[in-house]
Amino acid sequence: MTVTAWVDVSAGVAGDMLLGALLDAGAALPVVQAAVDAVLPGTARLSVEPVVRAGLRAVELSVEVSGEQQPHRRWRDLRGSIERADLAAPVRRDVLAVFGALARAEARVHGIAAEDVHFHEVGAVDSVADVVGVCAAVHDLKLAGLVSGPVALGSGHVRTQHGLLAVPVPAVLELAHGWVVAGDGRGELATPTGMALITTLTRQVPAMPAIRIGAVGIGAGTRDPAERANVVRVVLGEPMTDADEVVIEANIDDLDPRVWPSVLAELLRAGAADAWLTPILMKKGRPAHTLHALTPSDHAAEVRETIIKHTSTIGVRQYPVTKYALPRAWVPVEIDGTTVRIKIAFQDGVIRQATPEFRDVEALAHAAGRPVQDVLRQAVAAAQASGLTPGSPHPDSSGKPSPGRATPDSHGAYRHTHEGEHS
Ligand SMILES: O=C([S-])c1cc(C(=O)S)c[n+]([C@@H]2O[C@H](COP(=O)(O)O)[C@@H](O)[C@H]2O)c1
Ligand code: NI
Repeated sequence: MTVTAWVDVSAGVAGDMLLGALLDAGAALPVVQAAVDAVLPGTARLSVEPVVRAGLRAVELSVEVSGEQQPHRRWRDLRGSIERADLAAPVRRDVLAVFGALARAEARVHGIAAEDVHFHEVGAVDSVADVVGVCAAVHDLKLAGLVSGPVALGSGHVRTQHGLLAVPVPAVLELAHGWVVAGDGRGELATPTGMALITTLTRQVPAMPAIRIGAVGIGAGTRDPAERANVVRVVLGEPMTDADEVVIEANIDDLDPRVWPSVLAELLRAGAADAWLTPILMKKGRPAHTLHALTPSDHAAEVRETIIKHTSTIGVRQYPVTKYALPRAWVPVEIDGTTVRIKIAFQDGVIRQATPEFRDVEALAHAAGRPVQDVLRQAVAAAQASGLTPGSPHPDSSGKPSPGRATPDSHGAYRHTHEGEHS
C-alpha cells in the first residue's frame, strides 16, 4: 500500500512540531530515539505528552539534553557524525539533505562558506534530534512522499544570538526561495529547522490532495496563542487511484554498464513485475538509460529503495498505471513424465494465448540434457494435443479452470498476475 502524507503548515512549522505530529500519527518513538542516539549517543532523551493548543488536543515533543554544555558544531563536523552514524541509508540521505540546506542558507546569510557554518542555535542538540527524528519517523511510517501547502511565516521580531531579528528571520527567507508562503500571523511561526525540513522533504501543492484518509497527527508548538492553534498537522492517506500498479523510473548516465544486469535482477527480486532499460539521449546530450520498473503498488517502496541502493541515481519518479490484463490460468501437461505448465490467457470463454512456461521447459531440458528448443517444440505440441490453442474454447467454457486440469496461479486464477513474465 502506498501511503503519502499531507503536512498542514498553515499555522507555521518548527522541527519539534513536525516530529510531534509524525509521532502522533503513528511513528514509533523507540525507532526515532534509536536514530537520534546513533548521531548523538546518550545526549538527547525524547518524550511526548498530550497538550492543548487553542482548546484542541495535540502532542508536544520534548528533548531532554543530558551532559555538559553542548559544543558549537561546524557543518563539516556535524556531517562527519551523520556519515559515521548507524542510520538506515534513506534516513542518512534525508538528514544530510536537510542539514545541507540549512548550512547553505546560513552560509548565504552570514556570507561564509557552508563548510564553516557553525550550528549554534540551529545546531543545538534538540535541532539535531528534530531533524534526525523527523527523517527516521518518515522512514518508519514508510511514507512514499510528503506534500505541504503554503507555509505561514509570521511577523514581528525574535531575539537570537545575532540580537533582534525581523521575522521571517534571514535563514527562513533563504530556505523559502521558490516556495509559496503565507504572510499572516504574529510571532515567529516558521523556524529555520522547520523550514529546512519542509522544503527538503516535501513537495508543495496548492491544496490537500485526494487521499483516502488514515491516521492524523497533531504536533504542538511551544506557545499557545488564542487566535489560532499553534500546531502542525500531518494527515496520512492512500492516494486516490484505481491503479494497482505503478511505473518507477530514473534517467541514469553514470552507472558502469556492467552493473545493469544485476540491477534488473534485484528489481525483480524486490517485487517488480518487469524491469527494463531504454537507451536515451538525455540532458546535455549525454547518452544514458531510462530504467523502468513496472511494480505492483504494494511493492513500490521496496522497488524505489532498490533503485536508490543499486544505481547511482538520487531520485526516482513514479506514475500510476492501469493495467488491463486477460484472465489467465495454468494447465499442466506431461512431457516424458515431467509436468510442464501451459499458461493460457482467455477471454469470453475462448483461449487467446497458450504458452509453455519457459522456466519449466528450461528445467526439463537441463535435467534431461536436451536442447531447450527441442523441449519447447514438444511442449507446444503437447499443448495443442490437449486442445490448448488460440481460438479454442477454454478447458472450462464457463471461463474458470476445470477442476483437476487447470490450476490457479499463485495469486488465484482470476487475479491479474505477472507470474511467468520473468521467463
Ligand atoms: O543561530 C543562528 S545563526 C540563527 C540564525 C537565524 C537566522 O535566520 S540567520 C535564526 N536563528 C533563530 O534561532 C532560533 C532557533 O531556530 P531552530 O530552527 O533551531 O528552531 C529561531 O528563533 C531562529 O530564528 C538562529
Ligand atoms: Ni544565522
